[in-house]
Amino acid sequence: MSDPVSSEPVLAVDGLSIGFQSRRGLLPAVRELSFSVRSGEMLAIVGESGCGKSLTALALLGLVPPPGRVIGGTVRLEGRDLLALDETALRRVRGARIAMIFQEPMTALNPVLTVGEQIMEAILEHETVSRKAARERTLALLERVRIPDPERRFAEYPHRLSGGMRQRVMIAMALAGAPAVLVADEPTTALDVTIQAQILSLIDELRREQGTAVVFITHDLGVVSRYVDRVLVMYAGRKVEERDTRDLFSDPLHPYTRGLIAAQPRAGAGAASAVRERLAEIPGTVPALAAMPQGCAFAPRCPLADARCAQAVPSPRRAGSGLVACHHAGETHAV
Ligand SMILES: Nc1ncnc2c1ncn2[C@@H]1O[C@H](COP(=O)(O)OP(=O)(O)OP(=O)(O)O)[C@@H](O)[C@H]1O
Repeated sequence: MSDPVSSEPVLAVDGLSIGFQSRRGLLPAVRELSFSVRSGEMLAIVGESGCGKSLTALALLGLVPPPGRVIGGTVRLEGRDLLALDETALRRVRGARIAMIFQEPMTALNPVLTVGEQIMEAILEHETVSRKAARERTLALLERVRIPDPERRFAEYPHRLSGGMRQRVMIAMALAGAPAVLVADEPTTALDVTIQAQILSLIDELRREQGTAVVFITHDLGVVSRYVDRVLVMYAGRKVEERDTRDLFSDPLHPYTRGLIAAQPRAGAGAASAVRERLAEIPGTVPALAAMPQGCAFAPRCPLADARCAQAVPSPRRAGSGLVACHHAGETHAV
């Protein structure tokens, strides 16, 4: 939004809706979601568990698992709508132009292949190069993601590596095709704080050096605040706020965003952080898909909710560097 040089987004999501067919009809899990990311930009999608972040991430690669399905919208990657591609065409794009890393690398890594073999496979899938060249590229990638002693690690099986090292291997695999967009779904959640920071700075470095656009999915706003350019806050399947990171933290407009920020453990709080988090927790829980309130989905948990909130879903409106969807957006400072 602030960089006029690369104004063309590499990834543009427009009106994305995802639902689950149930006996009671179609239950919408993601509704009318729109956002875009430019080369070299890092966008965080944040929200509590069940807000639709993972489904959104999967939809970006055409991987929404049944019984879920995309019921509307477009996902344009470098101008092409991925949702309109058939499975063969999609497979060609995945890995090559858009790649994903997950919270648990073991779900993506093959336990019976060595680390080196699987990165090589990823390279050979997207390019016609000799095995020797692929091997060299693999070693370079291992080095690129700061895996010490790449020659030795090449021959190692994934289960022999620590969580942080596995995550680096998955990033190396994701980078094998030099994708334009990297989708990272909670990639540091299972790691300890020091390793989390290392993985985040690695991703940050890669996007700066290679211009990769990054969509970072997380429930932990604090973890990403140092790295991301923009934050999209999701609640119950909808975007409730999207702002430049600095503005979001200095002047959050949606009561839900304010709640998420208040729930963040402070940097360096150490063992006390868990206690603080509990103290500042937003009361209540994300509504189940089958029990969505009629108006603003956050209303039952919101200190500002009134009759209007209970009746009508607030439409997103412009607010400084972004958007907010709240009937009381101008008044939230009182929260
Ligand atoms: N197979 C399914 N059948 C019905 N509902 C589902 C299914 N999978 C997910 N959902 C619902 O879709 C909604 C969004 O789920 P999603 O996993 O995207 O949320 P999330 O914000 O990523 O949460 P988490 O951080 O726990 O992954 C949730 O309400 C979830 O219960």
